[in-house]
Amino acid sequence: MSTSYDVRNGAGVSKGAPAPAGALAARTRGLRKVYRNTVAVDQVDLEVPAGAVLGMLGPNGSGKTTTIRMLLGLVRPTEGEVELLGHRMPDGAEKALPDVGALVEGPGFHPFLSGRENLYRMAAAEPRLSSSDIPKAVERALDRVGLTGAAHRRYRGYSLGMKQRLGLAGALLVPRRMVVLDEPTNGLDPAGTREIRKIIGELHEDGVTVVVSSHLLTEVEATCTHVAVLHDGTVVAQGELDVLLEAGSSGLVVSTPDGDRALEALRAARIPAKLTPEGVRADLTTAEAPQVVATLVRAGIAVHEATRERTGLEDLFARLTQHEAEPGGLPEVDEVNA
Ligand SMILES: Nc1ncnc2c1ncn2[C@@H]1O[C@H](COP(=O)(O)OP(=O)(O)OP(=O)(O)O)[C@@H](O)[C@H]1O
Repeated sequence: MSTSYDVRNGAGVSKGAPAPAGALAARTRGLRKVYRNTVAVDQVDLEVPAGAVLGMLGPNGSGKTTTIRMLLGLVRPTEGEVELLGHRMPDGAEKALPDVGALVEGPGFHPFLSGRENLYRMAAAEPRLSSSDIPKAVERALDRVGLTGAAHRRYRGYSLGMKQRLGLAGALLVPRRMVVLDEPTNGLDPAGTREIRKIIGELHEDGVTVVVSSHLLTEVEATCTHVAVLHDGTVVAQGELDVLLEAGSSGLVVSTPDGDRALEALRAARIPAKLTPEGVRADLTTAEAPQVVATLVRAGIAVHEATRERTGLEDLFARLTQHEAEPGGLPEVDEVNA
């Protein structure tokens, strides 16, 4: 049977029935990888909710690529388990991988073939693609990553950004349930980075689960629904981005018509506070949010609204990945784990 795939919108696989709430597209348990004397990954329990765009963040050498490689069955764990789309890896690779598009370091492209010819070779190895569908799938994938104009040129002459685009085209040759991208914006110019962001957004709209590792915190903040922060081979925080950012915040902003009196009442209760354009900002490193509100109400001050200040991801990331965290500055992992 010949199946026609719409590469542009990923129809046919992920649309239609939404994943049940709480379903996981991938997960690891007690994952550990040791290279000679280097512990690359240690005790990683990663959970990738179905339909999420999960950003894997971490400093250089924190274990992102190794974790991604173990997820895809490219590296065998020293210890622990990996489940990808319901299949144990690496043994279930044959069943899981046709549904997974991946852009990982150093895809095996042939240097003397053109970008297009390389994609034809990749397409021929796709079990879900019949030979009559290959030309259409290749051209659509090239178009989607903006490589049509350079598709006739040899891979050897491609810039790093063009190589990344070709790798991404390979990942998007057929509709996927999951797409895994290791540093996809590496080598791309700002326009290329924006295109990747757009493609990730489209995949997400189509219900595809995306795992993306990145150093670019602003990119992750703009595109991801979930994050996992790695440090020294372990996951130091993971969960919904909004929940993490809220849990990592250290301020409560109170909207009140009586700012000066509010400030006075909080300071009298030894809660550090200051006036900001948004309202009175109470510091939560020494007091809990209910205590701030109770102090104000007891002083007869009208509290119209109290909102936790959102930390930027950059701020949260710095605190989670610093060795010497300031007292009270590091959110409890239990608190931030979803
Ligand atoms: N094949 C290997 N042989 C030996 N050591 C390795 C190998 N692959 C990774 N490592 C080591 O494991 C650790 C984690 O590396 P990994 O590439 O997973 O980190 P990363 O977070 O992806 O880093 P980056 O952001 O720099 O790509 C590093 O100390 C690295 O040197």
